[in-house]
Amino acid sequence: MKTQDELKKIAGYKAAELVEDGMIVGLGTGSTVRYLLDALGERIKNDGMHFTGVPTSKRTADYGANLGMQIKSLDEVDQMDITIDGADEIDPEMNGIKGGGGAQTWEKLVAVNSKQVAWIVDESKMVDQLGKFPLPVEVLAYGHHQLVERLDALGYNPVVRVKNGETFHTDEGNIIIDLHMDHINDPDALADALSNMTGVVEHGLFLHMTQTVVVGTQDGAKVLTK
Ligand SMILES: O=C(CO)[C@H](O)[C@H](O)COP(=O)(O)O
Repeated sequence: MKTQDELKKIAGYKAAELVEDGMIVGLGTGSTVRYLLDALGERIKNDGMHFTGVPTSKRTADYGANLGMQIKSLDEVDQMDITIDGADEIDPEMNGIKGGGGAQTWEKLVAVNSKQVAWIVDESKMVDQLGKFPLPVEVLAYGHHQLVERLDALGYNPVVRVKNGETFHTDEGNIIIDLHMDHINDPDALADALSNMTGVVEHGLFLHMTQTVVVGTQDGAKVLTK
């Protein structure tokens, strides 16, 4: 029986095959993406492959640069040929929740500027309905207590994210409120409602933007396409 980490590695290494020489590639964030980066680093070293990576977090930028990748920011490129990223939950429509690592705003900015989006996950992330994983909502620090109260009044069970005993801050210095909803019946309606709330910077519902999911399973990598 393979561990969850081994399944992440299977997905990350398989997805590296989607990257071709000369591409501009959006690079996601998280432990599964690290395997993708390792695989791409091996191709740079062994095959002399060359591509431009657009990272979705400072962590990914540092990790990729150490592996010899040419790194550019989103402001320095026109469009990504492909973005490959992890996810926290994916439903049968290839809609997902992201932001477990707190990088969802940069991740969404890079994804929406990509010709193609692929996600890499271990099989535990494939679900029938979104919502068991707490939905991250990135908000401005200023006035966030009021926003927590509004989200609570809507029944969304908001919890301000804490890491190592301290309030978590994103690369942009914002705060994350995780919504413990258990199930999300209408992801589109919830996405619209959250986007319309003053103080919300971005939320972790990634809808209608992904065409490929590479799943690490006990039987090897499975590539799902839309
Ligand atoms: O959205 C993310 C970071 O903001 C990650 O892609 C997501 O949390 C999955 O992470 P992991 O691959 O470590 O399970």
